[in-house]
Amino acid sequence: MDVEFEDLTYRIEQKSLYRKCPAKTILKSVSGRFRAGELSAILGPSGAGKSSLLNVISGYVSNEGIEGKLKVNGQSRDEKLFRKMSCYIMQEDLLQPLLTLQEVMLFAAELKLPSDTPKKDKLKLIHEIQSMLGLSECRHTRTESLSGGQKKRLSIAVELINNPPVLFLDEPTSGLDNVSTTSCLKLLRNLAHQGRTIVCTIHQPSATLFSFFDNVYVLAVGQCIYQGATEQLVPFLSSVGLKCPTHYNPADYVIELTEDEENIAILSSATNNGKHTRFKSITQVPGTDQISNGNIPTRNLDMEVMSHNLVLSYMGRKGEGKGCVNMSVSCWYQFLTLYQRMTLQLLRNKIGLKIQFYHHLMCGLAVGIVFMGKSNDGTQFFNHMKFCMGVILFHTYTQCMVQVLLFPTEVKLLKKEYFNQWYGLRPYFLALQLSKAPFLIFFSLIFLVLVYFMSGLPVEWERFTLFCTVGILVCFTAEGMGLFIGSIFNVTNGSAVGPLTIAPFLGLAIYGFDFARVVPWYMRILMRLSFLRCGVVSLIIAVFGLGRGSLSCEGEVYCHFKNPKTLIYYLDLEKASPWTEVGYLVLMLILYRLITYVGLKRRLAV
Ligand SMILES: Nc1ncnc2c1ncn2[C@@H]1O[C@H](COP(=O)(O)OP(=O)(O)OP(=O)(O)O)[C@@H](O)[C@H]1O
Repeated sequence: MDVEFEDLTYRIEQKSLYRKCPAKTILKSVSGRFRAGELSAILGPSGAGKSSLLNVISGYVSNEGIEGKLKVNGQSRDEKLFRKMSCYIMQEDLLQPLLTLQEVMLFAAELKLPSDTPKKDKLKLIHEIQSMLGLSECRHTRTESLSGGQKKRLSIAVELINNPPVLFLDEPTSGLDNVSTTSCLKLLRNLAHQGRTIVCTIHQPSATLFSFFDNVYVLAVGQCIYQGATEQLVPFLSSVGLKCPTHYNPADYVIELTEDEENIAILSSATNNGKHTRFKSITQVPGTDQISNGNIPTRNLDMEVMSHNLVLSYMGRKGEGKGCVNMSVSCWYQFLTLYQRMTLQLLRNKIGLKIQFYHHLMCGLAVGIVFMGKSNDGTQFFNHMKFCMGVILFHTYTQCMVQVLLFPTEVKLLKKEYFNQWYGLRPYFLALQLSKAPFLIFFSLIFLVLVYFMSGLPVEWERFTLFCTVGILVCFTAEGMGLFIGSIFNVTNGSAVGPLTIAPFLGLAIYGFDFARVVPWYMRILMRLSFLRCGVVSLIIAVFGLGRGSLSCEGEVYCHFKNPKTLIYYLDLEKASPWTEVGYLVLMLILYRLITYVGLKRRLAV
């Protein structure tokens, strides 16, 4: 498949709080063509617009700032179809760190190949890709332990499973040493020569590495200053009077030329900003004649199985996975696979699990010791309030901050896999919620059971159930809030936004406890917005409501809160139903997840 673009302009709106900024033009009416069967490089100085061009032509960025025509084999392209036939491999190797290479590939095969493909075929395909990419020896190594080069090859390997005819790679050699860079480029060239269109951005390659590319597209300040065969670059430069010194790296030379604006003007006009295609390679890349006619390659690929999958994947299997992006696998199958992958990842995170276990255990013991036997003391009104507040606050901070710190990385992986059509957002989101749930309930119960019994609350089934239900629901709501913050902000900003967001909810939760019966109506409405308030109120009812008997008031002449009903009346909660508060918590739990889902959907659409 030939990927073409004509008069492509890309502008970015620059936002400023103080003044209106003019839009920045990053790509200036550039044209070009990347052919099937060729390894193409997008080259240029830093800030020239290489990544922007790659993002636009791959469809990774698609917004109103883009003008111009994007074509495939000379015809306007259908974005949805093109997404199915191409993949984008990012600079950062985003992989599940705790899974082995084989597991990562197997899950990718489950998601990308039709669900009725026999397991042995999937394994055979994986094995062949591993052999081709030199990954067989480390197939049982966890991805976190792979070398930089192996990670890069694995990033390519997982995308090759459904054999896309077009691959875009953003700086595939960044962070690799010379040997790994050479082997990575050799691999890409071999893959391209099997009939694929491979386009990558690259930073100042050495002369040897530069010669690996069949085709080069040079950008400077958003303009095309050369596009054509790599070996034609030097003759082209000579033809406009810019002779590359002998024994000088042509890639270095052309980048040095961009330091002078006059040179950029000369070169850009000589190539007609990418429209000229006369600098073709003298040597025909093997196996590309069939492709240039617009056919998807089949026979000239190395692997029979891969061409088989190509047909299965791209011919489409109507009805499966509707609304879930991937047509090869149903929503349900995507959910099951993702659920398994997420659960395995969670179980493998032994250190994370141990930290969570000891965190809940130690905090439960600490709170239990502080409030040891105090829940039965009628003289300690403020201690009762602190106890209920402490339980809710512990859950809120723990669950919210865990997500704020972990979810941004998860979102990056989601963006990559979603863009490459591995799965839809719905199955992903459902699997995300359900895979974490058992762990969250288990850890929360460790804390709740400890503080319930250590504080001396009556051993009554209904009271205990309400106490634990409220604690767990607050956990889920706080987790939802953390997911929402983590889906919008990176870790640094999220760590500040998280506690800042909890603070007003905390204020509303404790507001008016000492003048509960005269709280103004507008404050009552505001207090309803705080899920912490719902949690505290339900806990107070769980502790002192439900027909609780008299509290002990040893040694006191006057004991105002001997009868727990007095405390409930003092807090103006005599009409409050614990199950209504639980209902509010459930509502907020759903609301946070809904806004996270909508936020993610918007983020993925960019
Ligand atoms: N969101 C944005 N807002 C404002 N300017 C942007 C934005 N994204 C990119 N740019 C600008 O667009 C220009 C091209 O950026 P791009 O990342 O495409 O360059 P590049 O050639 O890939 O650079 P490098 O090799 O350093 O990665 C740069 O000047 C960059 O500052």
